[in-house]
This record gives sequence, C-alpha cells and structure tokens, in this order.
Amino acid sequence: MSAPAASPARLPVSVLTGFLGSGKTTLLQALLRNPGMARTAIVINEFGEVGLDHLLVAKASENMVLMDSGCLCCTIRGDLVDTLRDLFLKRVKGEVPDFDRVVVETTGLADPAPIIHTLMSDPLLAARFRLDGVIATVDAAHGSLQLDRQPESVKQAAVADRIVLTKTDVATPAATAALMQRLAAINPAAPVIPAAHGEVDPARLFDAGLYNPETKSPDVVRWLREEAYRDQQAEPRGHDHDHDHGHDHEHHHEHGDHCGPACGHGDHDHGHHHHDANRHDDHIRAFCMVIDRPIPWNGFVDFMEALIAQAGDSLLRVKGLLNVQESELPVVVHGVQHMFHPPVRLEEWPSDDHRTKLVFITRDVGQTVIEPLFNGLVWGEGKAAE
Ligand SMILES: Nc1nc2c(ncn2[C@@H]2O[C@H](COP(=O)(O)OP(=O)(O)OP(=O)(O)O)[C@@H](O)[C@H]2O)c(=O)[nH]1
Repeated sequence: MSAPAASPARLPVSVLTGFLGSGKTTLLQALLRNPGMARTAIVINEFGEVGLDHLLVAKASENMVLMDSGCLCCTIRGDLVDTLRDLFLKRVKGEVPDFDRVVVETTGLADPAPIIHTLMSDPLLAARFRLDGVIATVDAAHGSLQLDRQPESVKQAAVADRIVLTKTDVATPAATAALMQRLAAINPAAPVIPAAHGEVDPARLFDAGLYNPETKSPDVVRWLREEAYRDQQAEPRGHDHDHDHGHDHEHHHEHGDHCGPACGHGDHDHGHHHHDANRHDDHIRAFCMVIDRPIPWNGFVDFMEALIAQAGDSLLRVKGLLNVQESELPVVVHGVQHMFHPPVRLEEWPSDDHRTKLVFITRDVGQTVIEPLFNGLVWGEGKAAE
C-alpha cells in the first residue's frame, strides 16, 4: 500500500463553483472586501466580471492585482496548471505578497470535476497545493428549478463541501427551507450556509479538507461527517423518496450495519417512482457503508478499480476511513468521480470506533449495486460456485 503523508504544508485550494448567475461573483466581491481574506490569492477568469476597480490597490503584473484587503487576485492565463505554477513561483521569488490560500472560481465551467482532477493529478501542482474543498453557490430563488432541469447544478451541489445559499433576501422562507432540505438530501455532509449578497464569514467556507489547520493534524470526523448521512436518512424527505422505505435491507447487513431504514436513500433500483422522473436530484444517491471487520487492502483496491471502471462517471464523491488488515492505523481514501487521491495513513484513530466507514454520493448507482461488488471483491463472496 502506498500511503504517503499528505503534507498539510501544501497550500490549500478551494474551488468555487455554482450555476450560471447563482452568485459566485457577488460572493467573491464580498469576500475580497473582507479583511479575513488577507493572504488569499483568488484565481478568476477575468477581472472585468468581478468588478474589482473600487477594491484595487496595485497591479502586481499583467494578470495579477492586489486588493486593499490584502487579497491577491489573478486571472487565468493559458490553463489552470500554468496559472497556479506561475502564482507559486512569484510567491517564492517574492514578486507577489505572500499568501497561504487559493480560491479558484470556475466561471464558465459548469462541471467542477475537471478542475478538481487537475489539482489532484498534476504532479507539480500536487506537490505544492492540496484541494481544501469545493464551495458551491446555489440560488435560493431559482435553485429548485435549476436542480430540476440542470444536471450540472445537481452535480455541483453533490461534490461540494460547503453550499452557499445565495439570494435568500429575495426567496420566500418556505422556498428556502424546501431547497435546504433538498440540498441536504443530495449532499448530507455539506453545511448549507445562507448568504444574502455574498455576506458570509470566510471562516465558514474554508478549511473543509482533512487537515485541521489549528491542530495541524487530520480531523477525519469533521471531514467524513458520516453521521450526517445517518441523520439525513432519518429525516423525512423534502420530496418524495418514500419508495426507499420498507425495502429489504436484511441482505446488506452481513458484514456491517448501515445507516438506518432509509439508508441508500435514492436506491431507486427498487422502483415505485411517484414523482417526476426528470428531477435530476432524484438520480443522486447519498449513503454510507459501515464495515465491522478489517478489510484486506488488495481487495479494497480491486473493489475501487472495478467500481471506477464500471461507474467512474457516476461516482460523484467517495470518502472513506478504512480499517485495513495490513495496518493497525487507519487509512483515508478520497475520490471525485474516477480520480482518487493517494491513500493517506493516519497516525492514530480519531476515536475508539475502528470500523471502516465509506460514504458515497453517486448518480444512479445505489447501495444495492455497490455493496455486492464490495462483498464480492473484498470478501470473495459469490465466487465459491465458480
Ligand atoms: N438580491 C440578491 N441578488 C443577488 C445575490 N447574489 C447575487 N445576486 C444578483 O444575481 C445576479 C447574478 O449574480 P452573480 O454574482 O453575477 O452570479 P455568478 O454566479 O457570478 O454569475 P456567472 O458568472 O454569470 O455564472 C447579479 O445581478 C447579482 O447582483 C443576493 O444574495 N441577493
């Protein structure tokens, strides 16, 4: 098993995504004014669209400007990899003020996954930067309609670590409440932060990654939030998912317990649709698996490889804390679609609970699909007759 220590010293990068017109620019403008954003570099597509003139202090170079809050703002030149390398180099040479955080806005790119993949996979970037988290803006007034009609908007909410609910000043409280419930169903672990006109404490948006910058150590409980999947599954659904209830879960429980009677909510494989099948979030499954006994690492790798091969595009987010047979220490895995971070071995268990926990947010691939694959490749179940 390769389990390199993911150095917390690498610069955290947050990816800001959100549907067209959902308030990304407004949020950035408010953040740029905030003194709490000093020592942050923001990467955007164009200065013009953010309307920075009134916040500008100095032009550092053709594509970099400095704000009076201390925030550095730069536009993408070439591609993101070039821009981030350039930014890092200028920082090292002292050509720009030191910064210890980067925010990348994904304007014009509906799907945040390619940016996340670039951050995870480019070897030079991965040595200097680490993905802190994905922030998604969702419009409180139009978000429901966008979730209905636009698969990208569901995907953005599903891969997010933080969801900023914008335009709460113009949405009705009932619409806001219904949307919050719907977002919680898509992505149970992501806090939904209401923010009219982009007014939000930056501290609530950042440090969503595995590393807690205060303790300089991993905080896997906060990162995994596996209990949120349980809580969410126990809640009445914001829309009709009652077809999930009552199906037979007994067959799932042989190797571990699962998250209550509504676990694998969205296991639509069981049928009984009562509602508009075109709602894109009805294709989203958010569930956790808890496995009692230590798992063989090679079996887990076989399982993940098979899952990626069969359903890579449908895996929106996978996070896991693993108890592997080969190690006394826990191993953390993290993936977005078919791209996985190198596994990280932690120095200690976060609690006395040493069970493996895996959380999945997928499109159309429910627990009833993933669990037999896991049981087959990890425990060799279903192979006896071969
Ligand atoms: N009332 C109200 N209007 C908002 C709020 N946030 C954004 N807006 C308005 O919504 C419109 C779109 O906001 P932007 O911030 O430009 O959204 P965006 O996501 O950056 O848009 P694109 O870059 O085109 O994808 C603008 O007219 C904003 O003034 C809010 O919280 N309340």
